[in-house]
Amino acid sequence: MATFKDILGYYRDYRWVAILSIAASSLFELVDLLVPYAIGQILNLLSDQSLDFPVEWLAKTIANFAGWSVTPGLYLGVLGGIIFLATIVRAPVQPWLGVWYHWLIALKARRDYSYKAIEKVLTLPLEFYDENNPGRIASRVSKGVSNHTWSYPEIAGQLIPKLVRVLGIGVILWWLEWPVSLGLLMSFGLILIFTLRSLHYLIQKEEILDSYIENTESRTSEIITNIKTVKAFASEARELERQRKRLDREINVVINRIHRGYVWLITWQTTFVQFCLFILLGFSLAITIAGRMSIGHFITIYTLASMAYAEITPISQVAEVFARRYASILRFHEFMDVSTGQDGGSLTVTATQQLKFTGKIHFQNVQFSYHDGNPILKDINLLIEPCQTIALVGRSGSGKSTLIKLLFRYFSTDTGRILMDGQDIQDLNIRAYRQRLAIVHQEVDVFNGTLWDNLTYANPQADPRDVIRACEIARVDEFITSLPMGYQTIVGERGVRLSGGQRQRLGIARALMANPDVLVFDEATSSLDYESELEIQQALQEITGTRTMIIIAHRLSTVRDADQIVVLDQGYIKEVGTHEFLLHQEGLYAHLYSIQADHKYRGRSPD
Ligand SMILES: Nc1ncnc2c1ncn2[C@@H]1O[C@H](COP(=O)(O)OP(=O)(O)OP(=O)(O)O)[C@@H](O)[C@H]1O
Repeated sequence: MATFKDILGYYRDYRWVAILSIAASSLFELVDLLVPYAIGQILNLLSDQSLDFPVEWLAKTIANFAGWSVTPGLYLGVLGGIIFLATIVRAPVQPWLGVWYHWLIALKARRDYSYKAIEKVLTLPLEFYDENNPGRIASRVSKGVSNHTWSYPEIAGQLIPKLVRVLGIGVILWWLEWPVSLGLLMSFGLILIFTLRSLHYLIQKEEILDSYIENTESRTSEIITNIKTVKAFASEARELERQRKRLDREINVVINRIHRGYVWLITWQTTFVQFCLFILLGFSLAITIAGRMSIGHFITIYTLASMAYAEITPISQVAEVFARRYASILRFHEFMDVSTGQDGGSLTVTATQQLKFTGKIHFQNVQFSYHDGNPILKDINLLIEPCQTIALVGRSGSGKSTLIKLLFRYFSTDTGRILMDGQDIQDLNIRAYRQRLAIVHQEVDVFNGTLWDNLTYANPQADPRDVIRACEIARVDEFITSLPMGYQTIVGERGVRLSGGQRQRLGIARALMANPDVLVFDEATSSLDYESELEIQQALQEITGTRTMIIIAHRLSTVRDADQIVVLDQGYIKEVGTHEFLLHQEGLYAHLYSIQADHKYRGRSPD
């Protein structure tokens, strides 16, 4: 659970500059108070009333030092000088010691944390992405960072200095007429308690609103991602209605709880402030008329008290805006606090270690569950010899992809271990280890950029001849060269659309480019027509036996030639052997194969 401490921690690297710039801004707020004080003393001078000791002392010290005599003109000069210093001299200095540093800190911290957030996005375990959609994550990060950025200058440059100013006014008033100061401070205390209580309530409502907004935005992003499905099922109206309900729920909280709450707060504050000022005016007027206070002090006290009360609105506005942002800022820190787990080590740019494997993989007594108490893989013992081709088959949900996720160290085993060339993969440098593996998924991700960029994703410095060779093996070279821009064709978000089969061939070529020791095909040829699939299989014969290959396949006809076929069922390895051996066993494999052959015989797809 994130706390206010995390928010402070956001600026930790700049704490000394922050302390100094906040102190400078606060000092300027105090310097400002010299003006009404000096004007009050000028009034006393003009109406022949006595001046305060500090003014007398200052004028006499200057007179002694310069060898002048103390005259009303000197007093006027001293007071004018104070006003000159507090206004004209201060004006050009204040922005550079205040605004400059407040924004500098906010902007630098934004850069730091945007970087850290990207780091987080890259290192979070896959599990996190199974549970949170991209829209939710992106909105959490961008809102959190931008709210931090806007809040800092407001708090450092306004809220804190203005609170210091109010305290300064309290001190001056105490010195001039302590009962007025006491009244002022008590009324401020009352306003503060009431405001904090209201804000506490409003923050809770803001948190609810924030989660509502996040849900709406996340659904909108899902609609965009899954727009084809939405349209195919003609669900536009239903989606719109669902989002309308969500937006209504948000506006209900915003208007009836939050907005109304803030307006009530402002109403109460302004009425109370005007009431206090009126009482103060009556009180100070009474003691001035009674001759217990000079006109100059009367003016100073009333002006200072008005200045203090005038700060209530900006102070509560800043506090209010911060309260509105508080929930989303905390949610950002909760995101930043999510544990990165095993993935964390893969961010070093220069490889600290280069690995090379023969591709011997040994799963030893592996058990794994995504959630406690529900093992997905049980008692997995499997030895894959270097450069063997292994097929993982079995019913949907039997755990084939999960086994591969463990091999890639996306998750750690609950018990047992996985050895690569005899070394426990948990002990290997994650980046160096993963660089020796490659996978082609059923859905191939294409980045916005040229085909060349996509092909050399794993190795941007690749030899062009290797790229072309990989494309030939994956049977994607003809398609690429037929494009007007060839390998420089832009694909992805703003480029040429690729068909499912073309994407898969591109994915295969990209994986080959990584020149891995272990190559995994996760349903990689399932989008291809039979002819293309056969062509790729024949082409892959070229690399068969040069590295370990693991093929997850539903079409059993595609893995007949594998050195070992591993049949998974409900998380257990049910059978292992060659195609012929397993057919003779007449077990699950033979059963699945006969079903598919039967479908084929009837002229249907053997999937
Ligand atoms: N991230 C996850 N969190 C929780 N359970 C999961 C997760 N991913 C998969 N599972 C569950 O683990 C089981 C095995 O899934 P897995 O994807 O490994 O099966 P599979 O054999 O590859 O299936 P298919 O052939 O349909 O792709 C399934 O019951 C699935 O619901």
